[in-house]
Amino acid sequence: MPRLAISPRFAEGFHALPERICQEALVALRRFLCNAPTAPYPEKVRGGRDAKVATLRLAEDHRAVAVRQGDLHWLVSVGTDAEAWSFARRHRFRVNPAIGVVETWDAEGLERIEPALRRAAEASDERLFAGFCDTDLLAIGIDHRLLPLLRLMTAQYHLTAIEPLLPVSQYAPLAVLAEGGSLAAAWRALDCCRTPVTGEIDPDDLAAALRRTPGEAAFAADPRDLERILTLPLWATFLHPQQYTYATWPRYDTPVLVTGGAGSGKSVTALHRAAVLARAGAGPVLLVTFSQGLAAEMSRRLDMILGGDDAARSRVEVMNVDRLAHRIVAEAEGRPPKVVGAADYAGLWQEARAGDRFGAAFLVREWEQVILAQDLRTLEEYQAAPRPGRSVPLDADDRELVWNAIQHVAGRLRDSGRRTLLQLASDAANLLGRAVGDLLGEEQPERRPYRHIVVDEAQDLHPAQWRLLRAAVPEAPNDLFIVGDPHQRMFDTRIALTDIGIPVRRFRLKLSYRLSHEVLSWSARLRGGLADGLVPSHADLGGFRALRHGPRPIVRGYVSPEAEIAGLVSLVAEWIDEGVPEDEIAVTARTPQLVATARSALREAGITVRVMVLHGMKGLEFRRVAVIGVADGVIPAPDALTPAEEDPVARAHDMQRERGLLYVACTRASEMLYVSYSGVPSPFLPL
Ligand SMILES: Nc1ncnc2c1ncn2[C@@H]1O[C@H](COP(=O)(O)OP(=O)(O)OP(=O)(O)O)[C@@H](O)[C@H]1O
Repeated sequence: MPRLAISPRFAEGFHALPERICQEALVALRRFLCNAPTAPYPEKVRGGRDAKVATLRLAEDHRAVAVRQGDLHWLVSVGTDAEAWSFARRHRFRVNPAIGVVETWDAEGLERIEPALRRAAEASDERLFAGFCDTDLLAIGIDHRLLPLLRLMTAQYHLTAIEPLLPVSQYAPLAVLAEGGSLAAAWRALDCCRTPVTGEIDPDDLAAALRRTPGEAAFAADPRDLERILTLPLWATFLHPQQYTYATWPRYDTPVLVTGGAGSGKSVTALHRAAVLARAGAGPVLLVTFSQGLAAEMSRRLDMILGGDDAARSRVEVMNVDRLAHRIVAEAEGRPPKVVGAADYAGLWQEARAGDRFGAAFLVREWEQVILAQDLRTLEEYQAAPRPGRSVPLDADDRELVWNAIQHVAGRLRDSGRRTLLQLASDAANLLGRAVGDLLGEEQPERRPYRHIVVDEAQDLHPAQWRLLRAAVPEAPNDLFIVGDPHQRMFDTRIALTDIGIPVRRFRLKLSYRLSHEVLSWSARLRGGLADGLVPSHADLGGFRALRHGPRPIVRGYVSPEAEIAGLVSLVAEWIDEGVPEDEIAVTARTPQLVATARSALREAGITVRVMVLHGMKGLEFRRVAVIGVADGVIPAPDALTPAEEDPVARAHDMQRERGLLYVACTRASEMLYVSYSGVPSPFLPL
């Protein structure tokens, strides 16, 4: 019986076929898989560069390109007859002898570039890879057929020019060497291309190599598998090597933190980790994300990954941490807790008095960032506690004054039977602690609500929420799998996990799958180089890169807010005329007023795209994004900034948070980013 493996390029091409052709092609593939008499048969490619390549006719004027070995057929592309024949002739396929993964080569493209490189070589004595002999290059898996071209290269841009023609497992180590890196560094670059799937490497064994390259091949054992692979979005089936490694690692002995820049596939990795743990069946899995909206989206995506495996799906709950806290408290107290509304909460702080020096904003921060963060319960504990991130020094008298003012608010809340969400998290953590007792050293996983917790968007969780998550899962292998990006922090939760008793092993995702190089490098300048949170030291964006190029972000200044809105409406209308669906376009602004103005102007023009405040953009993705009102006096929002004379450090943190908001909004755009302002541009804009 023939065996079928599907590549993501094939699946992507299949999604793009007209509906009628898709149906016909699916029937043909089913027949092929079942070896039916009317199944398509492999047709040899005349003039091709790889004898293993054949095509299969799937539908009228359409065919697949397959790489064959024995009964194994790896489908690598699909298209019209002309497209398929051209792809089949142009490419060759190989197993990398150093790391055993499959490689796709644009052999014709490389042949075409040779004369230009030869001319460059004649004009210069420099050689890009002069420092490395052939044996060195072959040892890191470089194909001997590439060596003559490499020997012609005189400058780094020659290598960059052929990047699209090379498999990443060739380009990545060569790029390191071209930048002056060592062979050891080139080997490290190869780590991004390999997975932990082991076994002896045999360059002639295509099936084993495909198993070692799960991002390039999914095996379809039967027609059901085939249909699943071809109908689901690519991320549900094909994981990139690093994602695959982190998501499927059988046993982590400590909690794990995976960081990565915007669009690096953290949520996809978290989803697959949850699925892997659920399939393993060691106990209930909780997948936590930031908001209820994101939880609903993650739940929908998990359904796709675990589709058909009802037992595994039933082991995973998806929710946000506030809902978890609410549920635990409600169950323990026998009724749903009351949460204080934002307006009432702000009113209570206005009542609180602690002399002239400490205003409402100062007191709220002191409560949330020092007292609730460390779960301080008495004045004595508060007197002795460190106050990380707080720059205004407090002596013992000040602390007593501040403590009493805060206790006034806490008392008012208690008397009215209401709590804040952070108090709820803190109470839930304490309830769980009590329920399991102080069983020091005694492991009773079954007494915790979950066996595994997977956390997405971790950068904004408060220490009280971390205590809750820690208490909800036993300290055991594979307990906490955390993904987040310190650069996308939107709230004041600047903690290092190690400091709150979650010592993590850290991994990094280094490629953005969402952003083009142009949007990524522009947005990185918005962000400033550094961010803190989750990890103790600063995490920079260095080494984080995009895989593809796209249009540069458009930044447009207008003379008035009215002109800016008119500009927005005509731009979005143009996008729609170009065929971009409305639900793949988002418009966003810092203030609710601007959002309302933009929404009604767009509605008047008959346009119903998503319009939301910057905060709402977290975790989402759109093809095209318009960020409006990026003007001085709007972003950073003046009323979100602590006055410098009151607390300069708090002000610097506020500024960083506002930058983070803009950065998050701009990095939602997978295809095109538009940024506008009227009057003076925001100081954050890299103009
Ligand atoms: N293995 C994959 N195959 C195909 N597409 C992928 C893969 N992994 C991620 N993507 C796509 O890349 C984009 C970003 O993925 P994801 O949302 O997981 O990134 P993220 O790091 O969580 O982003 P952010 O932190 O900016 O919200 C999405 O469009 C996702 O579908």
